[in-house]
Amino acid sequence: MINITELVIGYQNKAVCHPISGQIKLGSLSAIVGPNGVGKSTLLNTLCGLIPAISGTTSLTHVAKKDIAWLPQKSNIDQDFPINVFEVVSMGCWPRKSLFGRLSKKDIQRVDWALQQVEITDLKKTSINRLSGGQFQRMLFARLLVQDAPVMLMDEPFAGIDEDTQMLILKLIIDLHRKGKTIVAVLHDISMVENYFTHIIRLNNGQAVFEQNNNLNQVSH
Ligand SMILES: Nc1ncnc2c1ncn2[C@@H]1O[C@H](COP(=O)(O)OP(=O)(O)OP(=O)(O)O)[C@@H](O)[C@H]1O
Repeated sequence: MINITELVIGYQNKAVCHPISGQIKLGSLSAIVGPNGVGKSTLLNTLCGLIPAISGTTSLTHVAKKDIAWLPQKSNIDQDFPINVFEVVSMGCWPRKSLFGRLSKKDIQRVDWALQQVEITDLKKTSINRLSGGQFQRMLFARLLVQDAPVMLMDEPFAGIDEDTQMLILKLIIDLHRKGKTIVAVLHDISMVENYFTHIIRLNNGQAVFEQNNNLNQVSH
């Protein structure tokens, strides 16, 4: 369980919305939705500890901080960094290894498996500055699969990608949920949220409302 109590999120002591209180159940598939600029990414980044809360708390029951993985927005990443796809995806092994620890045979197999899952095995040695937007997103998703953390926070995993990539990533997200992962994603596609997500955190007019999704389409789920 992630318990959020009177959490004030924002920057330089300036709140972006009213204090937030609610719970994210372990094993749930939750979407954070709301209009542009309302604070969705700020909430996600605060939950994973990337930016400090102004006040209030998030407490984790049965989860350690290291058990949280994060899928960033592509725009937050330096795409000119001289590194290839395999190297980025293998970073998913780092939380389980000591600094400068070499990749084991098992690690390499896991990276290869993840590249297969997102169907970019042929791009393994490609420099990241030569990837299309969709290929880049698939690579970031492969890194998340390698990391295999119990809690996964995703900032707009479907932004700027084509329908095939969307369907592939959605299918992988649903598989991860079925395997018991706790997933929280910032999303804009309301019909996708209503069809597949078990819980919805609505940010609007400076308020956050935590809901169970009663419209969940059980057939497609
Ligand atoms: N680094 C920052 N420093 C100061 N203010 C910021 C920073 N990042 C975002 N903001 C502001 O915080 C508010 C919330 O931004 P946030 O990115 O969380 O919104 P969002 O709901 O994710 O929006 P979108 O749907 O457009 O991605 C906005 O007013 C934004 O301008």
